[in-house]
Amino acid sequence: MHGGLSLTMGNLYGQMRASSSLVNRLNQKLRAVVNPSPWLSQSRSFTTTEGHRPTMIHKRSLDILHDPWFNKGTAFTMTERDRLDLRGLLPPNVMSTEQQIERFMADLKRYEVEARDGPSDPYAVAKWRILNRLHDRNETMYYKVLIANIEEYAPVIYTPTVGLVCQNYGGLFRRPRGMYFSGEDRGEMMSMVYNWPADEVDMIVVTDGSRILGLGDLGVQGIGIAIGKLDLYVAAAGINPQRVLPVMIDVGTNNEKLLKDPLYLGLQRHRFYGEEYLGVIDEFMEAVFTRWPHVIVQFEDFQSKWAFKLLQRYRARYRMFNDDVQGTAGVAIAGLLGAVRAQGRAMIDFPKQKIVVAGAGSAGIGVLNAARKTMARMLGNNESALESALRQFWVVDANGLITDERKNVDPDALPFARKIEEIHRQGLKEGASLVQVVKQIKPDVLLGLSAVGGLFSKEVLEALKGSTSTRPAIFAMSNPTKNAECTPHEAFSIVGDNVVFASGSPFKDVNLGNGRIGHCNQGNNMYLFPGIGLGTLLSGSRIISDGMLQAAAECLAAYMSEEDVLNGVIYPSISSIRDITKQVAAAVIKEAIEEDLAEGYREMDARQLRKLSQVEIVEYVKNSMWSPEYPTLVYKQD
Ligand SMILES: NC(=O)C1=CN([C@@H]2O[C@H](COP(=O)(O)OP(=O)(O)OC[C@H]3O[C@@H](n4cnc5c(N)ncnc54)[C@H](O)[C@@H]3O)[C@@H](O)[C@H]2O)C=CC1
Ligand SMILES: CC(=O)C(=O)O
Ligand SMILES: [Mg+2]
Repeated sequence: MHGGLSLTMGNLYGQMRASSSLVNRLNQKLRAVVNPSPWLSQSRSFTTTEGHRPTMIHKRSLDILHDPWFNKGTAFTMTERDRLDLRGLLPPNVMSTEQQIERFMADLKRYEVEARDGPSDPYAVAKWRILNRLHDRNETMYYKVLIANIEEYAPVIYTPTVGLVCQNYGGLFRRPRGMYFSGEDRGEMMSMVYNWPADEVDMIVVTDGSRILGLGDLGVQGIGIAIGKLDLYVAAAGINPQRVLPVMIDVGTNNEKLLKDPLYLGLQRHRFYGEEYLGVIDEFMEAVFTRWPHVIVQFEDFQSKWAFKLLQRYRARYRMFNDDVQGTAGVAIAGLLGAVRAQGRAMIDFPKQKIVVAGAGSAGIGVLNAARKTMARMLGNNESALESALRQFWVVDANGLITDERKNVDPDALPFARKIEEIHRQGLKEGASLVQVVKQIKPDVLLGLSAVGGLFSKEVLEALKGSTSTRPAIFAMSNPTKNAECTPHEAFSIVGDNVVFASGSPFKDVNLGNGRIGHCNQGNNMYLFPGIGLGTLLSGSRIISDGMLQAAAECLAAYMSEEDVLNGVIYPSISSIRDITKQVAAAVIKEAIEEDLAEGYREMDARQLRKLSQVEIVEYVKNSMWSPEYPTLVYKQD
C-alpha cells in the first residue's frame, strides 16, 4: 500500500550506518514510533523496493488509521485488523488497493453530477465535504463553526444532505468515524469494544442501516445518520465530542444494488433475521454496557419491524430509546398541540381533533400511540378515555385505510384499525384511498410519515379544503426533502393562506403577497432527542420512562408563545436549539426526580439533585454543557 514509502527495519538499520546525523534523527523517531518523516520519504537512498518484510510500528488502533504513513483504510486484512486492534474501526468489507483506487476515482468523477440535492442547494455535498474535512482536522473549530451557523449548516450535516451523503458513502468515505460491529464479529464484540480509544462514552447513536430517513435500506452506508445525529448532540446538547460514539451494526443488506456493487463497503449478504439478528444486537448491547455502564444508546433508523421489538426488548433493562418512535412522537405532539392553539383554541380541545395519518411505520405508529395517550390523559386518563381517543384517528398505509377487515395488520398498528361498520357509516371502506378519506372525514390535521414524496397531491390538498377546521394543519414530516408529502408552497397555494404547515426537512417560508408570510415549521425530532439524551445523562436515570418523554414533549409545546402559534409558528427556530435543548433536558431531569429514577451524575448525587429548584436544574444543565473552546495543553509522560 505504501509502496516506495515504507521502510523495513533491516533496510532502515543498513541506511543508518551511512549517516550519523541521520542516525540521531532516526533514533529519535524510533523512540516514539517508526514513522518516517516526509523528508525521509523523499530521500531516494531510503526508498525500498522490498516490501515483503514487515514494517515495525509502535502504534495501535485509531492512531494507525489517523496516520497517513501507515493507514491502509479499508485494505487492512482481517488478521491485521485483529493484530493491530482495528477490528470494528472500519467497515467490514476488506478491499484491494485496486478497489480502493476505483472507488476514489468513481467518486471524483461523479462529483459534479451528484453534488445535487434537489433545488434547495446544488452545493450541499461540496459543503458537507469541506465541513467533514474540518471535523477530521479540528473538532473544536468544527463545532464552533456549526454552533455559530446552525441554521445554515444543520441542513448539511443533517437532513436533507446527510441522506445524500449516506447514499454516496462508499465514495465519500475517507477517514473512519465511529465503530462497525458486523454479523461476522459474533463472539468478538466484548473484546473489540475496547478498541475504541475513549474510556468514557456518554452517547451512542446506533443504526443497522435498514431504513435511513425515507431512503430505504442503505446497509453499512447508514453510519452517516448516526454521525449526523451525534453532531447535533454536541452542537445542541453540549455533549463532549470525545464522549460520543456513532455505531453501525452491519447485519447485511437487502438492497440489491449494494449487494451487486463490488465497491460496497459492507457485508455482501442478505440481512440476518429472527434469532440470528437478535443475537447480534444482544451481543452489541451487552458489550457496550459492560464497557460503559452509564452510556445512553439511541436507536436510529431501524426498519419498523425491529424498531418496536428492540425497544420492548431493551427499554426496561438499558438506558436506551428509539428516536424514530419516541423522539418523533414527542415532536409531533408538541406540533399538534401548537396547531390546536393556532386555531385560537385551548390545548384541552386536542381530543376533539380529527387526525388523518398517512404512514403506519415506526414513526407513524409512534406518533399515533403518543397522541392517543395525550388525548386520553385530557379525557380522564382511564381505559374508556384510551378507547374513545381511538375514534379521532384514521390511518392510511400503502394499502389504504386500515380497518379491522384488513388481514395481517401489523400488531403495532392493530389498535388503530377502524371498525368496519363505523367506516361504512362514514362513507368509506377498507383500503379507501387517502383522497377519499380526506374528502369524507374533513380532518383538522393531515399528517404524513409515509416516506412518499408528493403523497399529498393536488387532489388530496383540494380535498383538505373541505376541512371542518378553521385552520387545518399539514405535517409533511417525511425526510429528506424529496420525500416530503408536499411542499409548503403547495400547501399554502392549494389549501389556503391560513393553514399551519410543518415539514421534516427544512423549507423556506412562503411569500403569500401583501407582506404576508406562510410560515414553514420544521417538525423534526432534532428538537427533542438531544434534550432527552442530555436530561437522562445528567439525571443518572437508569431507564428512559414514558413520563420523561412526555415531559420533554410538553416542554417543547410550552416553548412557543401565544403570539407565535397564532402566527402559525408552532416550532422554534433552529437557531435557538441549544436553549430549547437545555429546557428540555431540565424537564426530563425534573420528571426523573419526581419518578424517583434519578441516581445522579458525577458530583451531583441523587440527594443533591432532589434539593434543586427548577431554576437550579436549568443552571445545572447549562453548566454541564460542553462548549467548543481550545484548552491549554501540557505534556505529561505516561
Ligand atoms: N420528521 C421527523 O422527525 C421524522 C421523520 N421520519 C420520516 O418518516 C418516514 C417514515 O419512517 P418510518 O415510519 O420509520 O418508515 P416505514 O417504512 O416503517 O413506514 C412507512 C409507512 O408508510 C406507508 N406508506 C407507504 N406508501 C404509502 C402510501 N402511498 N400512502 C400511505 N402510506 C404509505 C407504509 O405502508 C408504512 O406504513 C421516513 O421518511 C422518515 O424519514 C421518521 C422519523 C422522524
Ligand atoms: C429525522 C429522522 O429521524 C428520520 O427521518 O428518520
Ligand atoms: Mg431517524
